[in-house]
Amino acid sequence: MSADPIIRVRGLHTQFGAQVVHHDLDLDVYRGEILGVVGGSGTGKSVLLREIVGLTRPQAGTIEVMGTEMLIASEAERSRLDDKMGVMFQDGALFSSLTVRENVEVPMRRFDGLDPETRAALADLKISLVGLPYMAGGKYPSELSGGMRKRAGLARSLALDPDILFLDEPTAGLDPIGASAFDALIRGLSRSLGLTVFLVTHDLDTLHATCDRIAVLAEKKVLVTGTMETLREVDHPWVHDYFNGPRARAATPSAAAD
Ligand SMILES: Nc1ncnc2c1ncn2[C@@H]1O[C@H](COP(=O)(O)OP(=O)(O)OP(=O)(O)O)[C@@H](O)[C@H]1O
Repeated sequence: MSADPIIRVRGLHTQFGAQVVHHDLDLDVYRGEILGVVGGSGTGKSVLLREIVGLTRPQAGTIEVMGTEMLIASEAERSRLDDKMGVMFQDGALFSSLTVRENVEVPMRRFDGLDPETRAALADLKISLVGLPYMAGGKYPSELSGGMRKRAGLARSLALDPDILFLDEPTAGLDPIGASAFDALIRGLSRSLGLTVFLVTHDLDTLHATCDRIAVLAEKKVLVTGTMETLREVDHPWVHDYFNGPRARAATPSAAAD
């Protein structure tokens, strides 16, 4: 991890009608880190993710990604940065009529220079990178388990070798063993590929197992950032209850060893 922010958000204001979701929100994400983003339901975690990747436009503020101001960038600059950001939504958001291999090939289709054989070979490489067997490439999403579908979604988000990976609730719906395996995969990929990861989650086990730092959304902004240990000491009702509640205690490695 370096002290160079790869994402720099300042003064973000987001509003839907009369509902203010973010007000004067600031956030730095550092290159190579896995940042967990937590907060109560409806605090705007997914909206923040969507704003950084350019799917939702905030009313005010700046979002800099790899030194480019996204909200005023030209289409060419945006497109260059889109290739550097991989996004995995809940349940992989795969096209049901395409095989896993074809799904992984979708982002590659924008590049005319890739012939179909090379594209398929690159897709197979991504499929194996996320721990799926070779034969999974020929299957349709409906033929896979929930955990395998998530891995397939992850393979697609890695299709263009992004610098930053965005994950929205990646372990939601997985059994604890499947969720732990997915956590280990994210951590391993981040370390081996030097990926920066922006991870929205409610899962305390995931926070423990994968995150270098955690940002807490509350009161319409990033209220505090820190490690699991430092956040336990924060004097704020939601933060205190979340990081000191029975679920948090159960998720700490020392509790697991007891
Ligand atoms: N396109 C939209 N139009 C209107 N309201 C929206 C839109 N997108 C999000 N919202 C509202 O913004 C708020 C924040 O939504 P968001 O999905 O970011 O919450 P979240 O923190 O990810 O919640 P959860 O943990 O429950 O997934 C919610 O009240 C939601 O209803």
